[in-house]
Amino acid sequence: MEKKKLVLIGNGMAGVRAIEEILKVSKDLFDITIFGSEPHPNYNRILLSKVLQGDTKVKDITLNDWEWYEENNITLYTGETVTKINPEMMAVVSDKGRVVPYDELIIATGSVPFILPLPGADKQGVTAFRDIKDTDIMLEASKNYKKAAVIGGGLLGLEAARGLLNLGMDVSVIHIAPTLMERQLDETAGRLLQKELEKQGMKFLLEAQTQEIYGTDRVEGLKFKDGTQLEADLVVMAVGIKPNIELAKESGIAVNRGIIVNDFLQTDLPHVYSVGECAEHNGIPYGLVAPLYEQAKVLASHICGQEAAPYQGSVLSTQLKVSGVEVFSAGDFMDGEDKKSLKVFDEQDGIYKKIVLKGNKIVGAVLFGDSKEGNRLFSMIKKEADISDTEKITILQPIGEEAGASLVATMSADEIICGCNGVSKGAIVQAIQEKGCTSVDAIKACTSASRSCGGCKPLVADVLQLTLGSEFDASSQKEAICGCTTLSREEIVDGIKEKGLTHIREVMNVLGWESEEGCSKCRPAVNYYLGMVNPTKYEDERESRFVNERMHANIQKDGTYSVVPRMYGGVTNANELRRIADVVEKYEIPLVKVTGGQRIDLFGVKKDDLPKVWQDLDMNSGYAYGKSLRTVKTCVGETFCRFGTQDSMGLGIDLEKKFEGLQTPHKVKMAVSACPRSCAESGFKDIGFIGIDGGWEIYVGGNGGTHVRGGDLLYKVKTDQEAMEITGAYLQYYRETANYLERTSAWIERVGLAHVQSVLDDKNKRTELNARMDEALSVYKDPWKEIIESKKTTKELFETVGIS
Ligand SMILES: Cc1cc2nc3c(=O)[nH]c(=O)nc-3n(C[C@H](O)[C@H](O)[C@H](O)COP(=O)(O)OP(=O)(O)OC[C@H]3O[C@@H](n4cnc5c(N)ncnc54)[C@H](O)[C@@H]3O)c2cc1C
Ligand SMILES: NC(=O)c1ccc[n+]([C@@H]2O[C@H](COP(=O)([O-])OP(=O)(O)OC[C@H]3O[C@@H](n4cnc5c(N)ncnc54)[C@H](O)[C@@H]3O)[C@@H](O)[C@H]2O)c1
Ligand code: SF4
Ligand code: FES
Repeated sequence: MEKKKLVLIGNGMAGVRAIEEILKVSKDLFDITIFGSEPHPNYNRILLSKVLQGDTKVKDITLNDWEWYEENNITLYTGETVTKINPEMMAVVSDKGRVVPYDELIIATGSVPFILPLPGADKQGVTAFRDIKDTDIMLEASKNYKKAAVIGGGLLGLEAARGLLNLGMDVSVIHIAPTLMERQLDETAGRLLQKELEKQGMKFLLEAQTQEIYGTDRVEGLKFKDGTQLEADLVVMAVGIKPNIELAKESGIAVNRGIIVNDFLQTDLPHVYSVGECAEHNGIPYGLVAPLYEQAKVLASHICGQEAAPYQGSVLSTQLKVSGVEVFSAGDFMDGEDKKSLKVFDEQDGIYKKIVLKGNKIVGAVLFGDSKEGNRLFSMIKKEADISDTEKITILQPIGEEAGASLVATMSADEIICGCNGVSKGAIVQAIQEKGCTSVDAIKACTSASRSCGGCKPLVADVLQLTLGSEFDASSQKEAICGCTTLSREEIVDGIKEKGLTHIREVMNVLGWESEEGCSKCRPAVNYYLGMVNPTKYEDERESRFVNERMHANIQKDGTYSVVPRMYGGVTNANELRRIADVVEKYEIPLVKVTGGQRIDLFGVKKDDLPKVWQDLDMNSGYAYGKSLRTVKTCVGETFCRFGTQDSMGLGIDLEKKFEGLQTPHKVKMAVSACPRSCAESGFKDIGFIGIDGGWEIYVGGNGGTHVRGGDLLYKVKTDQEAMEITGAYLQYYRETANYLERTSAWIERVGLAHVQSVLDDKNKRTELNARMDEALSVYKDPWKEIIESKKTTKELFETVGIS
């Protein structure tokens, strides 16, 4: 059966969740194309607050990496916005003029932040807080400026303010209402929250109406309606969001505040669905992921032709993601004429709890200071639980046996543990008992619990502990390498060694993988571990490598490749330069650039030209794409520099020639400088050498990327030969003990410098490590030459792998 064409507009949280749900039903129904305005793969927008607060990094919030799209045959156009939907042609048109037909279309364009139309709102230093770009603006501003003003004291504004405080800024929150988070909290909780945040260093201007943002080019401050002013050199607007409906509206789709959808997420245009913050169901556009994920599930069933229960709207619960503050709110939390409340207020400890009752049914709750009961109350609210037979106060304040018992122990199987993803205690217990999950990460992969805001992690861990009982060992809370298995790196490597496993499939079968095919996380990892354990026998499985490593070149955003030939130690000659120049002209290569690692990078090479380019270059691959030794950067050293005390180019070339092509858990960069001035930046490399009188200092674990880290002094050695010996042993130990994709900087922090030194101090161990290193190096062949020599590989690689 021919696949139907499915187009998704919006590569965000709700749209891609709908695609994940569709793929769970069947991978064979649709040819999927996704357009996303942002230049990133699908990421966890929720965690931007945590990025700003310094708890995580942008690179760690990806939900589905580039490989996921490729693996699921999804054509992805990032940095490309759909500007038109043509219902007659059943096609969408992008801002790049691309026309893509659809049989089914999903609009998931999310929201746009509301920007107050104030004079000066377009000045430099004024930003919203919605995406990675906004987060980068704030992170950057905090390096050069001191005073931040956040307009809006809702969830987003307060999370932004906490982040900016963490970044060392002086932060004022300007809020229009008399109390904070008035859309989620009653007055008492709002005031308690303000007090707590003031203790953390936040300042508040309540009932303040901003009139103008002043400054020349950059913002210098705010003027308020009452004539007062506030100095600020960064202004963050967090005053709510608007569903992003323009595209739908212009295409004639019925809209109100959002794109109007029915109970199956269909718009009024045939074959066009809408999901996420842009959609309006029964008059409500939602702004939290839990309802959007519920919608995604219904949409997926319907579009796949399955019988689906209709979406009937969602009850909401929220939690503020600010450490040290427990705030929870759910349902209809305001008491009034027909709603009465029950409250507990411990002023001394700053704990406030309230439930709102309509007759005998719980319809809402607010908790401050202690939100443990949040999930239980939320379940009761969702079920509209009748509490006529319960002693009311015990709902808020468990007493007797219940008070002492673990919270999860008292929860029933249908109670929700992960609000964002709607995962119940029963589903988690099932994952533990039936799928063998033994860690929070494994449960995340199996059930999605804790995959979004992460707030439920402690509860998931409690369920784990409760279910495993005496088998639970907190200290052995190993991390499974991915959701396809419950095994850790060590267990897999041990399994490979003990059982003599030789192929990825065999590893998966014998070690009991849950998913038959594995995934883009475990396959490259297992491929590496197999090669590391059996370097001479293992045949690398090309299909399990990331696309750049398969193609032996770096794929660029326009689908062309960049090519970096090897130049040992960054040293070249007229012959090589002449060949490079000829290749550039012959293949009309649009950009030639010198890299930070002292190499020449040829950008814009067409896929079909790659083998011919390599042939004509007649140089080895510089492995600029690989989890391997990348470059050894060198200064000119004693040969030319008057400060030089050592032959840095000589050692650099020797190192690069020896360790070229070595497969490592992550990329490895080296540098050799001939004196402490360190012109080759040896202090920020995986391994850096600094020439001193009578020898070398060897620094390790340095990193100049997103996690900047100065290297640690590992040893001082006297000769080049000793430097090579230590490097061999050190790199081999890293290869054998690091997790796949763990840089040396992270590895050395995990295992400890002293530990590594204690291993390398042992002469026998050093010799053994070097022997295994030599074995690994013995199988290296230059991949470009190998490909050129094999017509079959050239054909397979350059004719069968379709990358759009
Ligand atoms: C800092 C922050 C913290 C948050 N914290 C929480 C939280 O703790 N809990 C919670 O439940 N929710 C939270 N949210 C809200 C949550 O992130 C959103 O509800 C969710 O991301 C909405 O998903 P969506 O897919 O509808 O929209 P989005 O994730 O915004 O995705 C829409 C995507 O579509 C793209 N797009 C728009 N128009 C086009 C077009 N024409 N062509 C191509 N692409 C287009 C956009 O660029 C965007 O990438 C938070 C939001 C932010 C900003
Ligand atoms: N922890 C979480 O669940 C979380 C975190 C961040 C964002 N979000 C979601 O992201 C979206 C955006 O969050 P938000 O906080 O911007 O929206 P919001 O609508 O919840 O809050 C906006 C706040 O800004 C205030 N405001 C409005 N106009 C103002 C003005 N002129 N001056 C000062 N204050 C003004 C409002 O009184 C309101 O409290 C929401 O859907 C929210 O649910 C959720
Ligand atoms: S590191 Fe020292 S020896 Fe090398 S180029 Fe710089 S100053 Fe000269
Ligand atoms: S409650 Fe947000 S991830 Fe579970």
